[in-house]
Amino acid sequence: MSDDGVPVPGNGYRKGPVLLRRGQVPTTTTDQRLLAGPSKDTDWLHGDPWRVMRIQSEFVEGFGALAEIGKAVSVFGSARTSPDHPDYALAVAVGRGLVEAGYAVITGGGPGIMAGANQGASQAGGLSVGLGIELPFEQGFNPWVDLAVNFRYFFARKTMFVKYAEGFIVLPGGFGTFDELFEALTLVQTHKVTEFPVVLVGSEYWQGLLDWLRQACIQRGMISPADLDLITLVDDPDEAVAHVVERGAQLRAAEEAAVREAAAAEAQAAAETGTRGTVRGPRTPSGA
Ligand SMILES: C/C(=C\CNc1ncnc2c1ncn2[C@@H]1O[C@H](COP(=O)(O)O)[C@@H](O)[C@H]1O)CO
Repeated sequence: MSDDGVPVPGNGYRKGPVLLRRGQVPTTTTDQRLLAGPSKDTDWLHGDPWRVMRIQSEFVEGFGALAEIGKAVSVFGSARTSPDHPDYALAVAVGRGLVEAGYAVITGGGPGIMAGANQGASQAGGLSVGLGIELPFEQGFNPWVDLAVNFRYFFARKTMFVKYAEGFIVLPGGFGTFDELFEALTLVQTHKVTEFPVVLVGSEYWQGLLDWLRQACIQRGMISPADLDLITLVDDPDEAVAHVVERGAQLRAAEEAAVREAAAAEAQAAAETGTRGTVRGPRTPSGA
């Protein structure tokens, strides 16, 4: 029990509405226990309440580091792509193109496609961000990351990819890439976030997935045909960037128009209610 209470001379010890007497009065204060030497019992370090504090601190640190990066796009793709693979060159071109279009580039900070996109961004003189993840095998950031934040928890890191990006560009990758792609699509599909552009780069790799989504998923009613419109497939890195810029602008304009319409409808409803109120609304107490 907390002992943040007040001794009441001759009348026990008060903690808010609680009055403690005799054996219930604590013998030490919170400060005494906090400042006492290290305890041998460290179970609390591994308990959920302490974990929650660590999770909270990941959000605080992440928000603090990224809040002022400006316009950004998240780029995803395989951690295993070697620098001599054509997909790596594609990633470099995407990173460079995004910077030239005025965006910072956010990746997972690891090797492969992530390194390619960071390389393109950094070499083009833009902001190259890496959101790393603590893994059982030591990894480190790729050398092209200029602003790095490391996360213990995948879910905190994934929040940052969405919160600080105006679009996702996804190059060929495996489970990690699929996870990032489908999380974005689910967030938009369920209207948990406002729609943002999601571009797949590399039809040779992604076309099979899109065919399966169309043939298996739509046909069996697992997704609707409109859900597929959330994804754009291109081969050219410049096209990927152009789509993020143009579709992003369209979506923002639509969002702003929707907000204006909602405000106008609300104002009109308020005006109509006011009018009705004077004509046949309930009488005020003074008029009763
Ligand atoms: C497996 C290897 C390295 C792992 N290192 C990673 N570092 C940072 N981010 C990673 C890493 N692995 C996966 N990710 C995230 O998932 C996506 C790539 O996953 P995939 O399964 O390789 O497609 C990527 O976008 C990251 O955000 C090998 O050296």
